[in-house]
Amino acid sequence: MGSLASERSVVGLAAKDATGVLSPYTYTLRKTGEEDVVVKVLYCGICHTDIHQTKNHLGMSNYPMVPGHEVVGEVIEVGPAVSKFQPGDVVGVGVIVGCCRTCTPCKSDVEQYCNKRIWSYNDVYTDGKPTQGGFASTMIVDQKFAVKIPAGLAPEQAAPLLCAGVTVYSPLKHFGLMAPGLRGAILGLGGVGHMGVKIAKVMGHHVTVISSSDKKKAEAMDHLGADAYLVSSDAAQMAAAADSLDYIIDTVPVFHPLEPYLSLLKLDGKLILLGVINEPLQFVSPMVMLGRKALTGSFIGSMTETQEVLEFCAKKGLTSTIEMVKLDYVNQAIERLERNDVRYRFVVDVAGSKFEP
Ligand SMILES: NC(=O)C1=CN([C@@H]2O[C@H](COP(=O)(O)OP(=O)(O)OC[C@H]3O[C@@H](n4cnc5c(N)ncnc54)[C@H](OP(=O)(O)O)[C@@H]3O)[C@@H](O)[C@H]2O)C=CC1
Ligand SMILES: O=C/C=C/c1ccc(O)c(O)c1
Ligand SMILES: [Zn+2]
Ligand SMILES: [Zn+2]
Repeated sequence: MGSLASERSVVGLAAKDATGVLSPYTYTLRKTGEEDVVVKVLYCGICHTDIHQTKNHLGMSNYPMVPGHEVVGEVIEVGPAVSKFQPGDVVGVGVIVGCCRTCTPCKSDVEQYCNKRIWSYNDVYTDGKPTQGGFASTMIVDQKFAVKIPAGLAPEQAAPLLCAGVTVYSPLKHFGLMAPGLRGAILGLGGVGHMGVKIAKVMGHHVTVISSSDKKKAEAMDHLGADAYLVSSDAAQMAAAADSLDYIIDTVPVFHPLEPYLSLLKLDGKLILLGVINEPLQFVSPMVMLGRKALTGSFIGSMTETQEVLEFCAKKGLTSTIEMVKLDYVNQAIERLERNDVRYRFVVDVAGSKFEP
């Protein structure tokens, strides 16, 4: 049962300006509503989107901002109308925490595409309070936007599945790209990309990693099980792979030319953009016409797909590859992520850390 008594004071790590440096910040959470679960944060992954948001890459950031949207925690209290969870459950919270529930995307179980979606941070909740994310002791979330972490998954391993994992799973499912034998590529071997390799391999695909350097080659092939590796600047390697792929999942977070990648697609191949890029991208139209190629994008996944990818990974014995750090390392971790120096996702041990500068 929920105590409807008072707002809770919590401490988190917030960016105070576009330097993106995180420092302690105390704020209040709303009272536990009828359908709310109160979550003690255990672990939170660091996604490149956290950098885009804290450093105001999209020009829409509000401060103070507590980032973090790959949140695994323990339910410590539930509102009176909560049916999905009880105290003690281990749950996950991702990128969105609200939607209108009446529009076509909401009614079609793809609420991530609701134009009234509420982001888990850098947004305003229905009560008028700013939303704040998972680099904090506690979050309060409507039960619709929490998922159960299956018993077979370690909670810290599950954190990256809540954004990175579902972000690759959703387009593979939606675009009919789950059949064994497909030939796919993952462009950009970071947090999202490494989950792409793992999930596509488990689906039985022939997986090529396309990377900006050869530094990750041995690991991609040996640890992640990729079948091939291309360095994007190697014109001979790229030419040899022309017309060979059913899809490319593009996770690069900065401007890059698209034509070299469109050339790699077969007839009806798909280039699926996942990276958040704040500059226009370009290609000439024959690059897609001659081969009926599709250029599309995809945004996280629905709550149903989020639960599904967790169960899929638990069933297949698939985990993320993480570097676990304490909260006092979070600013260094963010710097390293920005420098492309992480194998492959930082996960912060929030409950095992102190909120000190
Ligand atoms: N569409 C969606 O719903 C979602 C989108 N995103 C977005 O996807 C993108 C990737 O996120 P994430 O995987 O967390 O990011 P990472 O930083 O972990 O990975 C990005 C990878 O892109 C490659 N890369 C190429 N150029 C650069 C560059 N200049 N700086 C950094 N990386 C570069 C690197 O791979 P390599 O070394 O192999 O070249 C790097 O590992 C981000 O823009 C993020 O906001 C994230 C989650 C959900
Ligand atoms: O990491 C998850 C969020 C991805 C995202 C995609 C698109 C966009 O405009 C964002 O601000 C975030
Ligand atoms: Zn993310
Ligand atoms: Zn809606």
